[in-house]
Amino acid sequence: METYRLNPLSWLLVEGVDAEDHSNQKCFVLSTLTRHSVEAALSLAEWFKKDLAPPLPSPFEELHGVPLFDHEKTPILDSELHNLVLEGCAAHDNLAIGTLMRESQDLFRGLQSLTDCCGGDGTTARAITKAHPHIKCTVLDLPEVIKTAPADGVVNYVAGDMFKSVPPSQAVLLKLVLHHWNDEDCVKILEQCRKAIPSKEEGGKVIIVEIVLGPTLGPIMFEAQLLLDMLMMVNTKGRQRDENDWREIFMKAGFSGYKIVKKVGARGVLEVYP
Ligand SMILES: C[S@+](CC[C@H](N)C(=O)[O-])C[C@H]1O[C@@H](n2cnc3c(N)ncnc32)[C@H](O)[C@@H]1O
Repeated sequence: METYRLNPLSWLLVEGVDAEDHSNQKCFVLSTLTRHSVEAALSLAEWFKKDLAPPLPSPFEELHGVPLFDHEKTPILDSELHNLVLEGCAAHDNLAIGTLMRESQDLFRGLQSLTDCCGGDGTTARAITKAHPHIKCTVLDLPEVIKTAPADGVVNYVAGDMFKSVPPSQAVLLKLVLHHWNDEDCVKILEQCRKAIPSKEEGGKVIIVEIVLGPTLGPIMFEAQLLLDMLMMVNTKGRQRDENDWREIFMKAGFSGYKIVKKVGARGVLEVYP
């Protein structure tokens, strides 16, 4: 399959990773920058000119007739693309988790339970359990994904739909999830997360790992963030967000406050409180 590569430096900066994560990044780059995505990017000018009815399809969906992450429709478009997307998602789940665990120990301290919402094959949840064995981790993902997840006896896997409910836990993790969705959907997802956690006094929180757009990290990093903004806009209905965008979504979903805990590469780690 024909693939296209971004400047590798941008990706290293975006993920803020070390050597252990490089192969995973390559895989994710391959999965998101296939011929289909590049064609969608090239069709962007036409997409802007069209008077499309809401809900607006992404340029990828408008051009190819299917969303990028669709377990039923994408294999019909191109099974090789779908397998690459699945492989890329698994690798994506691995992205920078080593760095995150090393740099953000406080994030998980004192937690009794955590749900990794859209946790795929459980790579992130297993890394958290390994570093903090007392945390009872649950992974929520779609049934098609959960049925292939490893029965490791360490992580509890739940098949479901985050728009309908999220398994209850002291904390919910949303790592690299919300950038795939528009603001309205993000509010719906966060409302379900809020229902799943206890009060702030009882340690309830949602942990979000996402880009917080802004030039403060320097021009190269900002460029890398904007590059990922383009990637999301072309491939999905999502986008990258600055702090004001995040605050607005959190408040609409009924949260009382938030804190930007850390920057990991171009990404931020946020805690959001009920
Ligand atoms: C690219 S995100 C993976 C994010 C992952 N947490 C990471 O760190 O890379 C895609 C995941 O979201 C899952 N997903 C999509 N829609 C979902 C839904 N409505 N409910 C639960 N999981 C969903 C997909 O099956 C897929 O595993």
